[in-house]
Order: sequence, then structure tokens, then C-alpha cells
Amino acid sequence: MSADQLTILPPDHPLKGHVAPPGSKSITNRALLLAGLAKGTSRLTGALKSDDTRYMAEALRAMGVTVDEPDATTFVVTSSGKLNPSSEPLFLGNAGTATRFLTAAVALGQGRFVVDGDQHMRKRPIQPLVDALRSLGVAVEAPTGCPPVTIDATGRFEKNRVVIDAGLSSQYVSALLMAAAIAAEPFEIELAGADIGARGYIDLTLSAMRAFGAKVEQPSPSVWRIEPTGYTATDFHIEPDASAATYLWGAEVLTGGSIDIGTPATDFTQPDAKAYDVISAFPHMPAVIDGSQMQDAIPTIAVLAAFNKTPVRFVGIANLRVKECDRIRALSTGLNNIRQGLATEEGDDLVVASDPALAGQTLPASIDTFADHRIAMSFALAGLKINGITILDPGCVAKTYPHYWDALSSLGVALDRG
Ligand SMILES: O=C(O)C1=C[C@@H](OP(=O)(O)O)[C@@H](O)[C@H](O)C1
Ligand SMILES: C=C(OP(=O)(O)O)C(=O)O
Repeated sequence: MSADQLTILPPDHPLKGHVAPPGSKSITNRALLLAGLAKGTSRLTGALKSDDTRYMAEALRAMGVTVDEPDATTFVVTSSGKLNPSSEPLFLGNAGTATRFLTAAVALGQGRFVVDGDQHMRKRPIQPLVDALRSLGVAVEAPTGCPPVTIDATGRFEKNRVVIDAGLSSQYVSALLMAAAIAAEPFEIELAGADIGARGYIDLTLSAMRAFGAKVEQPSPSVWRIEPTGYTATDFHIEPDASAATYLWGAEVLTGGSIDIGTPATDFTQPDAKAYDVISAFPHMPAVIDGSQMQDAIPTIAVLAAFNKTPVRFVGIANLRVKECDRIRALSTGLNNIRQGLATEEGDDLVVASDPALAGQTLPASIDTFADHRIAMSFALAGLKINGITILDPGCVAKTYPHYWDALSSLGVALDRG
């Protein structure tokens, strides 16, 4: 595949076949960390192998955990239960989960840890998590409010209660929750304000923690109480990635096809599975879509909205501006590049002016993906209906779905890699 660009040739047939999405990124990175914090050997099956999970696995290895990979979807993790300081900074690319989760986990290690990422991660905020850890007496420095983060850990928190502002990212709460079970005493986490991104990610965290032996109660919707159980090594199966599934659901409805992804939408526990109802309403998707509980699915739905019968306003998506790129800007830029006026940003809302007549047209457009896998994967859907859609830097899909282009090919989509 050319490293630079890829043009999608609209298929002249509905897409039909069987494509299983890879394992869940969110669950894989939780399970890897929890296995790394558990004494003994854990076998993680159905796992995602991609940039984000490779960075997590490599960071664990650098801290003394043995992570074996007997096959393409399995990690076997053997740990003493402790994360040891590494000689080099932990480099986590643009993996938000790995970066946030490890920042809190190493705060209960002993010694100096440096958590860093690529130039994109270095623009993604982590200050609220830094402030929370500081309030627990941990020496943490993040001069720009983004990685790199330097943590001088003493193996303990000085307090057993923390308040965290999760308005920018639910990952801060997940990070503290997972760390809290290895603290010395029962620990409470309280949310500052009611505002939190997809609550469903907190549920994923709790369910992974419980699978590894943690005990967590929720005395109120904004307070969690975590017992100091530590973690128990276990075998753990990871479900397919619901965000990856949204592209396949999108390809199915756009082409009037039938794609068997091997998992019914109702079987997923991840928040993005909620997108199925909206996507299956296509081309009659609602006039207003609240993205707050299915954030990573919004690029998929926004591209579909261009072909909907009626316009769609996306609300509750402000923190899409601090993901791998500013996704509201990337979506409006890409859609307007296809046809001027197709998208408007109104504050942090995105309004997509639907135009079903786009289908079948030739509208050459080079889509800047801003190194964001979801921008690449969602705009590929536009290429199923419009002739001339070229995705720049298509390799960025490796963050969470390295075989995405192969999946489209296997459904009979021709890709011009020239
Ligand atoms: O906890 C998780 O696994 C995730 C939480 C969400 O991020 P934020 O909490 O930063 O919104 C989501 O966008 C990300 O892809 C995965
Ligand atoms: C926001 C995302 O990832 P992360 O925050 O884990 O880097 C995503 O995968 O869409």
C-alpha cells in the first residue's frame, strides 16, 4: 500500500459478506494493564493487536512485565504485580487510554516514571489527572498540561479520597479507578460536577476490574468506593471493537448490503454499540444526534449524514476537539472539501446538510486525515458512494484497525493505492 494516499472506487454492488471487527481497543488496554498489576499469569484472548495496544504492551515490558504473544489475538501476561521504573520514558504514541491509564497506575509504583507520546499526544490534555494525583501527595510534573508527565512515586497515596474533573476525558476516572484497587486502603473517587464523557467507558472499566478481582461500589452516581484488593491474574476474553463495527454497519446501510460482523449489536458492552440504532435508521437518521454517549462513532455517523434524507445536527460532542485531532474541524473540513456547504460548525455543534444526490457523483476530494484513524475510516465510507474520494495517510488506521483496508477489499471494494 502506498504510504501516502488511497482512492476508493465506489462498488457497483451492495457490500455483502462476513467481516469480524478486531478486538476492542478499550477493553484490551484495560485488560493488559490489569494483568500487569496482577501477580501471576493472565491469558487475554480476542485481543486487539494495533498501535495502541502495542504501545501499552511495550510499556509494560519496559516496566518488567512479561507479555507474550502466542498468536494474532492473544496476549499472555506474567507479572510480579509491580511496575518497575524503566530506564527510558514510556512512549505511548497517540494512545489516550495507555497514556492516561499508565499515568495513574505508575503513581503507585516506586521511583521515577516518565509517560510520553507523539506530537499529537503531546497536545492532548492531562492536567486534571495530574492535579488529582498531586492532591494525593504524588510528585507529578507536566509543564504543558499535556504529556510528557514525570511521576516520582513513593508507592502510596497520602490520602484515600480524590476529586476529579472528567469534563475533558472519562479516561481520567478510569485511570484512577484502576489504580485505586492497588492502593493500601479503601479509596474514594468523586466526580467534580455531573459532566462526564461516555459513562459507558466507566462501566467497561468497572467490569474489567471486577473480572480481575476488584471490589467497587458506587454509593452515588458520582462517587466510587474501591477496596484495596489488588488484582488477581485471570483468563479474560475480549469482545470485538464496537467503534470498528460502526464502519461496517455504515458500509452496509450505505450500499444496501448485508455484512455479517459475527456479533449482534446488542451483544456489545461498549458505548459505541449505541450507534447501531442511529445507523440502522439511515437514510432517516434523526435531526439531532447527541454524541456524548457514543463519541468515537460520531465521525462514522457524520459522514453517513451527508447522504441522509434530512440534515443532522450533532450535539454533545465538544470533547471531540481533544481527541487524536480536532474531530469537529476535521469532519467539517473533509465534508466541505467534498462539497462546499456540506458541514457547518456552530460552536461545538456540527451541522451536516444532507444531500442524497451526492451518491453516484464524481467529486474528487483529497481528505486530510490529520493522522486520525477515525477520520480515515469514516471518510472511506463516502468513497463507497462518491467517485474520487482519496484518503491521505491511510496507514493511520493502524492505531485501532490495522486490517481495515483489507476488510473493505474482502467485501469487494477496489482500492487504488497509486
Ligand atoms: O476509556 C476509553 O477506552 C475511551 C474513552 C473515550 O475517551 P475520552 O474519555 O477521552 O472521551 C474514547 O473516546 C476513547 O477512544 C476510549
Ligand atoms: C479517542 C480515541 O482514542 P484514545 O483516546 O484512546 O487515544 C479513539 O480511538 O477514537
